[in-house]
Amino acid sequence: MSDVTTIPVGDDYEVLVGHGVSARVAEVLPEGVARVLVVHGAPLTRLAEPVTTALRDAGLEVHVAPVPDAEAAKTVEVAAGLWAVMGQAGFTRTDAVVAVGGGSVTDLAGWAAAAWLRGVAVVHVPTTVLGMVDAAVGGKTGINTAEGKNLVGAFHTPAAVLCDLDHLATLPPADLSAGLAEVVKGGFIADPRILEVVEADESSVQDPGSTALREVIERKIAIKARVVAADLRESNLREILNYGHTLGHAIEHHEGYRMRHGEAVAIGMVYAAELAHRTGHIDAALLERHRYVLGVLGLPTSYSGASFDELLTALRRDKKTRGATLRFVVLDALAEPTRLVGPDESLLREAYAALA
Ligand SMILES: NC(=O)c1ccc[n+]([C@@H]2O[C@H](COP(=O)([O-])OP(=O)(O)OC[C@H]3O[C@@H](n4cnc5c(N)ncnc54)[C@H](O)[C@@H]3O)[C@@H](O)[C@H]2O)c1
Ligand SMILES: O=C(O)C(=O)C[C@@H](O)[C@H](O)[C@H](O)COP(=O)(O)O
Ligand SMILES: [Zn+2]
Repeated sequence: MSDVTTIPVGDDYEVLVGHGVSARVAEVLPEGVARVLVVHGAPLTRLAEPVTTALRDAGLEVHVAPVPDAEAAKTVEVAAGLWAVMGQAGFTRTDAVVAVGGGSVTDLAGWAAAAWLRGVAVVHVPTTVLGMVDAAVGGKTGINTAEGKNLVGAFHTPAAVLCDLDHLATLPPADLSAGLAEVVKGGFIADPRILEVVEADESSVQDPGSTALREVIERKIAIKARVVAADLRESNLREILNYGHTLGHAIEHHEGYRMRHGEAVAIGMVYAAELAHRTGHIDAALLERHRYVLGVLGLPTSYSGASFDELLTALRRDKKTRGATLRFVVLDALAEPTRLVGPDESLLREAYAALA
């Protein structure tokens, strides 16, 4: 194994990025762990097996739990199934969970670990771009309820995150692009170099083996690491990572989670840019740059699948809402995020109409 990038998240843990890094799973577990539950997306057995083998070779007692694919994993019933396995195997506070999969799996397994005995260690082995640059880093874990996205969860910091670039070879192109939506989010809120890499060659950044993809993955992880190290519990700064998510989550909920998270966030970022433009925060060129950069990656930049009224209840359930006041992350300029607090409903409707 060569050429591994290590990105520290404060003093708490490290994110390792490189080819073959998932083989290091046993060495990044906290000392004293005896039993491990490997949670993986049901279609990802081939990626989970080497992780399981590495843990068994290190002398650990390994239990394996395949979970339903994608967003279907993020339910209380699936979490309860994991607690049943841990209970029957006698998992104690010094045992651990290892998640192998996309953001759906790391969110679920992270929450199962956060709640079991009020918190056991979790190591994330994200297998999607989105998992690597966003979901596995920063300790937000959770599941959906009938009322909305990620409404139940906990902040539970992982012991380590292993981003094995070999895993990206089998990732379907549409899932890779959906992950790039969260990468591009990093470009708009903090690091314009990410946008330049995409604009220079949008094909190369979508090639799972390219140096361009690796560069933007590492840049986005670095942003997330810096932000969550400063504000783990989202008291202020961390909200910038929610750019595009107020409308994005409402759309996902309306679509019954059949739309990819990154795709919904892409639409949500265009909406946030429309709001910012209409309130004099950003110029037309920066609004258009959103449509351009997301569009060249094959991501949606328009939406007409719901009336504004159909989305309003879900919009109000956004976690940034305070009382009856909706709050949006918007840009003042490139890489200068701010908040739009309590915008008029007429403005919200006009900006939504511009997405059609
Ligand atoms: N906790 C956080 O901070 C955070 C951040 C961003 C997103 N999320 C959450 O992450 C979830 C989305 O994650 P995602 O985009 O990774 O989607 P996902 O986990 O649903 O995976 C998408 C698809 O890719 C497949 N897949 C995964 N890895 C693969 C591989 N290497 N090869 C082949 N197929 C593979 C999966 O089986 C699935 O069908 C959402 O629930 C979102 O809310 C959480
Ligand atoms: O890490 C964060 O903070 C984020 O907001 C990152 C988002 O990309 C991610 O989708 C997160 O799960 C959304 O959190 P939520 O609190 O709005 O559910
Ligand atoms: Zn997200």
